Amino acid sequence: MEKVKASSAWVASNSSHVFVDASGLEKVVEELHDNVPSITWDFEGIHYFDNGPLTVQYLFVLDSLNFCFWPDEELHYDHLAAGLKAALENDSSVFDADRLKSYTGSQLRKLLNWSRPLPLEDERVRLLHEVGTELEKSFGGKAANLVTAAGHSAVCLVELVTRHFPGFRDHSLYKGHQVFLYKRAQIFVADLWGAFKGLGYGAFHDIGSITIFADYIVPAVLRQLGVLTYSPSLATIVDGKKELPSGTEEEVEIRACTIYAVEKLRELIGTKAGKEVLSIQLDLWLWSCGVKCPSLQHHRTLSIYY
Ligand SMILES: Nc1nc2c(c(CN[C@H]3C=C[C@H](O)[C@@H]3O)cn2[C@@H]2O[C@H](COP(=O)(O)O)[C@@H](O)[C@H]2O)c(=O)[nH]1
Repeated sequence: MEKVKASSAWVASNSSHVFVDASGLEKVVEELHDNVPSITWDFEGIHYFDNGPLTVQYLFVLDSLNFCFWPDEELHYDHLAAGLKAALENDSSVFDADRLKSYTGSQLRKLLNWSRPLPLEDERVRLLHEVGTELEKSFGGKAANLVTAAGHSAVCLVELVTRHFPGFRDHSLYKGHQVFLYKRAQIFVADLWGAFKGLGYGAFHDIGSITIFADYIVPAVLRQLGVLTYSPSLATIVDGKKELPSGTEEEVEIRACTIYAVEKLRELIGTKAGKEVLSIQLDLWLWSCGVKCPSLQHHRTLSIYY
């Protein structure tokens, strides 16, 4: 997404708390020896897949709720993915638009087999209602129709999702500039592409336009690799497990510099290895490294966006 890349680059060139380290980038490229480890989508074996429209509905609901697990130390992404999969296998109408419109917090908790309130539970429920209402209003209740409407363009699908569903409109104001991160809208495209292996609902002629997803794991991995460096005051906040408010310069710089750094990494590998590397592949490699390293210290922002 050009607007994501351009606005992230602007932040990186105006940042005061987070810096992209060129030597750190070089080191990573050296160690990769021109090839990015290819991690298969769903390497954990936790996602629902039936090669049809119900899989699209599952992925859209999944990515509508795919944010902010950290406040509950025992809650992780895989609980969401596996929980929604089990719910769907148990009742194939569970993600019908009219059902999504009316879920309560305790019903969502029950769906996920989670015994205590979910972080930002009322927001998660509000977002489900938003998805159900808009799918019903504009797409015949089916996320598959939303995907078809994008005509196999990743950029068009991100535009459609962010236009119709405010909960996906992941952007910030930074020093007066609008910065587009679009994490959940872009990861929805990537999940379709990964699940359907680039075919059918996952076929996008411009999949290379998708950037990495500015979540809270990848920045921490890049910092550990020496690609991102934080100012002493920001390092104290992150290493001290202090909350970092959404919309602060520090939070936006962490996310935007992450996107910018991986675009730089992609370009470096591309020229060195003489081949096109997808940000999606870099993302999956970096993210899978991060979730395997429980001691990783990530920033802690309460947000519905990531
Ligand atoms: N950048 C990036 N961020 C990702 C994912 C995924 C899952 N991708 C699936 C697709 C294929 C794979 O097989 C995965 O199963 C989740 N997240 C984010 O991580 C955080 C969850 O962390 P924790 O609290 O530890 O569970 C949270 O912000 C969540 O939104 C990704 O791929 N890339």
